Amino acid sequence: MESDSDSDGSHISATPPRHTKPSLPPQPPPTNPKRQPAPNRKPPPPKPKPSILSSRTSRIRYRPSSKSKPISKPETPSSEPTRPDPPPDPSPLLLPNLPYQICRWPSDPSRAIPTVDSSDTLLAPQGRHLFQSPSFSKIRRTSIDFDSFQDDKPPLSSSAPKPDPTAAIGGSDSSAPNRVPPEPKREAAAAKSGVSAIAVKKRFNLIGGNVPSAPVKFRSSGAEGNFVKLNLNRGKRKFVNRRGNSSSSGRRKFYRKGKRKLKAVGENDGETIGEEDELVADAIAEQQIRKQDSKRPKFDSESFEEAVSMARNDPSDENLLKLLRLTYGYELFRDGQLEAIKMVLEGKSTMLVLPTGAGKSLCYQLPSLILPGVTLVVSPLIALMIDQLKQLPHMIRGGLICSNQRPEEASETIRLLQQGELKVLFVSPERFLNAEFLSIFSANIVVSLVVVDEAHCVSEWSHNFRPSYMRLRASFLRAKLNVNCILAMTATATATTLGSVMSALEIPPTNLIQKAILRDNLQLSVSLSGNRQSYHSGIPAKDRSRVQELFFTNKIRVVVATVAFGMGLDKRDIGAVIHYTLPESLEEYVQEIGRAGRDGRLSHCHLYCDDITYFKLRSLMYSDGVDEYTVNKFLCQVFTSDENSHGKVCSLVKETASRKFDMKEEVMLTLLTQLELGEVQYLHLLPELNVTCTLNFHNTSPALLAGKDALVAAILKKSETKQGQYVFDLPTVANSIGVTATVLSNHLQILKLKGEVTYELKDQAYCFTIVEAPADLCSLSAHLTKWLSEVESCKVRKLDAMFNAAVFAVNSCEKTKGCCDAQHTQCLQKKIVEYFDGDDNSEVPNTMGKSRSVFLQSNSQAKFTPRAVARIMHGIASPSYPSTSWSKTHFWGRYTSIDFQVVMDAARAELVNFVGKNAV
Ligand SMILES: Nc1ncnc2c1ncn2[C@@H]1O[C@H](COP(=O)(O)OP(=O)(O)OP(=O)(O)O)[C@@H](O)[C@H]1O
Repeated sequence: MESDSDSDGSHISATPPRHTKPSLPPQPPPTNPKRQPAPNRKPPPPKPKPSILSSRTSRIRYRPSSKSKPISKPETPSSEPTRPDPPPDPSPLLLPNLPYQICRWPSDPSRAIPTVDSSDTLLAPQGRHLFQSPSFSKIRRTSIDFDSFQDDKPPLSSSAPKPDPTAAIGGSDSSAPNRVPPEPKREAAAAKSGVSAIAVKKRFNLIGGNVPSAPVKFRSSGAEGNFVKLNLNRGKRKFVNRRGNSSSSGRRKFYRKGKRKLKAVGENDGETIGEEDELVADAIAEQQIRKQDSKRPKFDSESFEEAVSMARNDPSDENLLKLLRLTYGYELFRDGQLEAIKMVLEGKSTMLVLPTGAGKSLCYQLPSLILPGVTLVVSPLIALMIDQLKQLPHMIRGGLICSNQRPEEASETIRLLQQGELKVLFVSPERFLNAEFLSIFSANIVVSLVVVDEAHCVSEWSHNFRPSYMRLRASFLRAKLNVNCILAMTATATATTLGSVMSALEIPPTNLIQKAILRDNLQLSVSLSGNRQSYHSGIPAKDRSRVQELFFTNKIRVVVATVAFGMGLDKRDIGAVIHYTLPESLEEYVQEIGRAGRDGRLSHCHLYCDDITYFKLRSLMYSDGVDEYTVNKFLCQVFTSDENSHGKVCSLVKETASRKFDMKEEVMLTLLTQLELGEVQYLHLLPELNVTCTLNFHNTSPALLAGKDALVAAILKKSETKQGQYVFDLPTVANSIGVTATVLSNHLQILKLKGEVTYELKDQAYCFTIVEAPADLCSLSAHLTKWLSEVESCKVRKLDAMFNAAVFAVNSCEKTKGCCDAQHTQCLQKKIVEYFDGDDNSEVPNTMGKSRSVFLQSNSQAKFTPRAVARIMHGIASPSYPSTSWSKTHFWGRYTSIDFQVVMDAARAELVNFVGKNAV
């Protein structure tokens, strides 16, 4: 049996016992009888928990610089009286100021984890941990007064914390173990099986590890829940059945057959199935497995159905609680959950702001059982969707539709949807571009609820704005899906962000449920970076899954990872998050430390902060910036294309346009989305396409085939011939004969199947039709540039606020009220609460150099704009000035500590001067 004892703790130092915060309510006895100490035996000491070291080093290359000035002297390491002596280790890697040490990876190479890729690196094996129930007593923020709520910028003020309406049913501060004890056998078996999950996200607690997991009660009788089985170690992977043992061969065969089939389809098409494709395929395979499982008796379905129907007829606290217990095995709702569920059941659009790990997902899952039709969940990442799908209790049948799916997989999901078999459907926001996808909902399918997960992405003032989320407006959702109720969920939104999200989704101020920003079991500390562990990249992607599996099954204790690893991670027993570098905003900091202590135990969150990283990050904040002149050129191309007459498809090849306008692809997409969804609808975006087609004829001669086939005739007319191949632009040909690009590519596919042609498509392009050409391109350019520059400044202010909070803790905190040494829980909590309640548009002081004595040297060889010069001086690559060539010059990154705007102004002056001299 694989167990935690497999890990060899001799190579690592022991983490001291994790102290439960004294302020927490007394912890109940352990829920798992196996873990209870025998009456006359000494209880075993608490076991260490794993940690994450979060780093941004894959995104930022450090350039050793002598210019770096320390902010202040490093703090002396704090000592914890209760810390036990670590076992002897010859080579500890010291992290100053931490109450524990992290030691080197074992010297025995057989124990070493295979190399890890640039985004996720890891160290060290792992011991066991104890499970304790979560504490969700929180650091409250004051609520927003929306009395004078305006459409785009709500005036903000603070008011007293809200009373907790769920207290009666046990929602508030539910630190008690509000769940039915898991079956000890299954739990042990789950630990044994150790199947774990995917690269990015979360809720791995359902599959493996010795952490008790969600649907406990019913899974004993045969259900597997909706979790995805991931092919982590390819053919060698164990499959876990409902008892947590390796699966019977029948099920495994079924699963593998499914995978092989999917792969074969991919290979036939000459495509390579990437990592995410496989994950989607896994999710689909799992859906098929679940379908088989659903025929077996699983649990007392009669009582369950009865509970659903009672809750449907009378959604009282009592009936909902009963349904919670039957569905999840949890004893009580957590703070905010019942309130949100009741709002949704009443059909009220709701904004739900709960801290990380507070259980937001349950607030749509439970209603989905009660509401008719389907609940549509919009999620920003495929990995998150897959994770959420697998987290669903088995009695809630879910599906997902995303771009990586094979058409037949998507068709199967749509079939289930149309037959009313799916209760929850996960989709990405990009799906809403697709008219075919939207058409599914026009007939017979009732969408009762749309859930906007990570809803802060809707707002351009958030730390994580996604242009595709802009489409998620109440008016759009109402029109396309005929849905009235929207549940928006986030853990990290400032008052300004909340205002704009609620405005876009038309959620009235009274429907805001906002409980806390932070859990109070996170102990926050900060220090200046000393000598840190080096960190190497270049680890193959295929080993990432392995790393995660080992982490989730507690075979390793520490993962050094970029933010990609931590995002949405739901491993309950993570004991520490160490920020190796500065997060880009307090929202990100809160999100990332939210991975720790999800079991309610005291957890440590340490932040290393240094000014070099700050300068580098600050420079990067300007990498999306554009000038009015460039926006104008871009708009000219969009609106003066040959195809811009009504209804014709226009395209913009991403790579070419990006280089031409020196504009990132995301920025072009943001502009196009704004042109569609801004005050005036100028265009209508279509799904992206590969637009350049290279065609070879095989059986019949081109001329002969053209005689029989009008589409071929049109292709020949619009093609260039290059070495016997016909090269044409797909939208141009489609427009010339008045068909859609999809019709044309389907036709080519048919000719291919008949053996008449083979073809290749390349050049991914944004596609759109023009709705209305702007009367005044110049003022539109000015308007869009101003908007983009405000968004950029907002991001910079967020970074400044993050840095200032850290620097305040290190330099200015008076170390009263609980702060001492590097521990700054109190002052950081205060700063965070103030920040989230504040206005994102207010000025944040910064320490950037404002010196005007920036030395610039004109170069007659290249055509520069002031922004291009400033980017080079700040070491920021752009499509036209890539780092491969420009980082070799001594200008590269030379003025990172001088404010970007100052460098840009100096560049402008110098360029004007240069042009003047040349003119003379
Ligand atoms: N009422 C409850 N009692 C006990 N556990 C719960 C309850 N509700 C949710 N949980 C558990 O809490 C964990 C976190 O839930 P979930 O992933 O929904 O959090 P979240 O709020 O979405 O967090 P994040 O914002 O970090 O993604 C899950 O493992 C879930 O099973």
